[in-house]
Amino acid sequence: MPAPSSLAAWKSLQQRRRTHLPRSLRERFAADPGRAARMQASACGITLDYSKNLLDDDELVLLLRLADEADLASRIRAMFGGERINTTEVRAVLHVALRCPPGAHWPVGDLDVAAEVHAVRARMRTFCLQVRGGDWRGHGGERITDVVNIGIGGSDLGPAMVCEALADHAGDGPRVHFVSNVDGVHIGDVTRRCDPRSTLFVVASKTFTTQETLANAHAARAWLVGALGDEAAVARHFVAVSTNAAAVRDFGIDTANMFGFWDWVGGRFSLWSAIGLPIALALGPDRFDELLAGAHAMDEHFRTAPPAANLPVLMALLAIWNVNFLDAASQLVAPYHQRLHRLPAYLQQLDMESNGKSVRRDGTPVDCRTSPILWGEQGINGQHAYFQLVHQGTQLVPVDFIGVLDPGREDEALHRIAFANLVAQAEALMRGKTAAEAEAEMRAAGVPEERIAALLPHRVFSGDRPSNVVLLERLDPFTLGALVAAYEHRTFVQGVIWDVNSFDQWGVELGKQLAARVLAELDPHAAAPSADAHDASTRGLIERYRARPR
Ligand SMILES: O=P(O)(O)OC[C@H]1O[C@](O)(CO)[C@@H](O)[C@@H]1O
Repeated sequence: MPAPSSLAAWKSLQQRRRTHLPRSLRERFAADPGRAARMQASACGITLDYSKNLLDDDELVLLLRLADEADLASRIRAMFGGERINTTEVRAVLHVALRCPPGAHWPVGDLDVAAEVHAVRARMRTFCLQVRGGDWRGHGGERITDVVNIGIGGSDLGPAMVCEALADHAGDGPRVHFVSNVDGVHIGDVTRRCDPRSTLFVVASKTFTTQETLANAHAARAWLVGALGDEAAVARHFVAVSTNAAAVRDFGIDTANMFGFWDWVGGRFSLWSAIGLPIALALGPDRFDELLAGAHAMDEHFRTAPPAANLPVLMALLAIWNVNFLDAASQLVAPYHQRLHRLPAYLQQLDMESNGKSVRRDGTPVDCRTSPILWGEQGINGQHAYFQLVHQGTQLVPVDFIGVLDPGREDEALHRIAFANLVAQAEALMRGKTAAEAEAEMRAAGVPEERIAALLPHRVFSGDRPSNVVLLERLDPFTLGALVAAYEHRTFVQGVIWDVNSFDQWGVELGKQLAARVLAELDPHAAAPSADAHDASTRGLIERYRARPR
């Protein structure tokens, strides 16, 4: 595959950017009454309105051509067909197979991947029904009231985000807690709220070697055994989710209580696998199936819809336009729904661990910007914190506004306020405020004439700040599944255009290696690091910790 910037469509986009003096978005809307209706795509209960982006049909045609020149169609076929597209780890990338419907087959070589997926899903269903129905009980016979998922990264962010997003669908399931941080506070806060007699721990780790997860799992086991006074209690209070049966056994969890998955499921794409066990426990297996069905529906849309009407493809191409041609270094995600509060954190791993790369698949340096910095939180809070920069700062920050039409069980009047703010923010970013408008506004407000000129530059908004509006009909398992799958595919398409391997994460390894060494050196009873072991700053920090008052 040639470097992205050597593709003809890339060059045409650059050329267009240099030579074409675009009109303001206000003018474009005024001159083109069909713009809003045309610049929309819908699938699986989700509508993407991308009309407030700084592009016109001509750029869109070139972006679609770019996808074609990058051979997107065959790369999609390769992923769905189980080819080993994660070349550095020589693995297939088949999270899409995890959501295939009951009765489906997914042949990869001699194997029917779907059969394995469905076998694990059936075990998860039985277990969840046992726990939720009170048939799986604690060591002393108590019903399970609390589930604590211990995991980090992909073994935490997806299930935690989904459990929060769909909390209204939990029925009478157990309370589910998530522990990821290894600082002692996180596990301490959760165990203080739980009764060991009725608490079930899910130790979730693809590798079962992650330091933070194993340390927290050991702490949890010590807490449980200390309280119940019997090592045998572990059998009724600990289950594991992993690909590493040997390490699960070494930890002391019977592999009969382990739910497996496979090396072709990347951590950040794993919430659909047994890593979703806390979701199925919290919401029940039927709701988990609906989540998978929504993701599968989006997979089908992604696989079959023409690129110009393909929601994830459009989302990716718009991001490419903003990042590579308009020079946006970040992407703000602003969900206007409290329950989607953890979505930006989830998307951070999805996007930045996947595409935060600076070499192409063949190992040569990339010649363009890759993943932007994805950030954000619930939109209303963001408005009162960092939206100032988004409106008037010196950087272009494209926004994904995510809204939900149905207020669900909440007060419609309050829901309407939140929705009004979403609409208004997108409009304000697009329109801006001209000098004439700002002046008129100040006069109407009675600002003294002599102050108007001085205030004017502060009160003008440039506008032309791009955003997408991603509208969900409702926040239910199906639609959330579809939304998350759409973002997964967006990430994949961006990786295809940038020609990076979106499925490895070597960049997290160095810190892990150094942490193991530093941990040993922090022990005040161990020998101090030698003078040449670290740079002076690192050595100073280690010495400071060793010398701290105890
Ligand atoms: O599930 P595991 O193996 O504990 O890994 C947790 C996370 O750690 C990472 O490897 C990054 O450190 C992620 O990719 C992964 O989701």
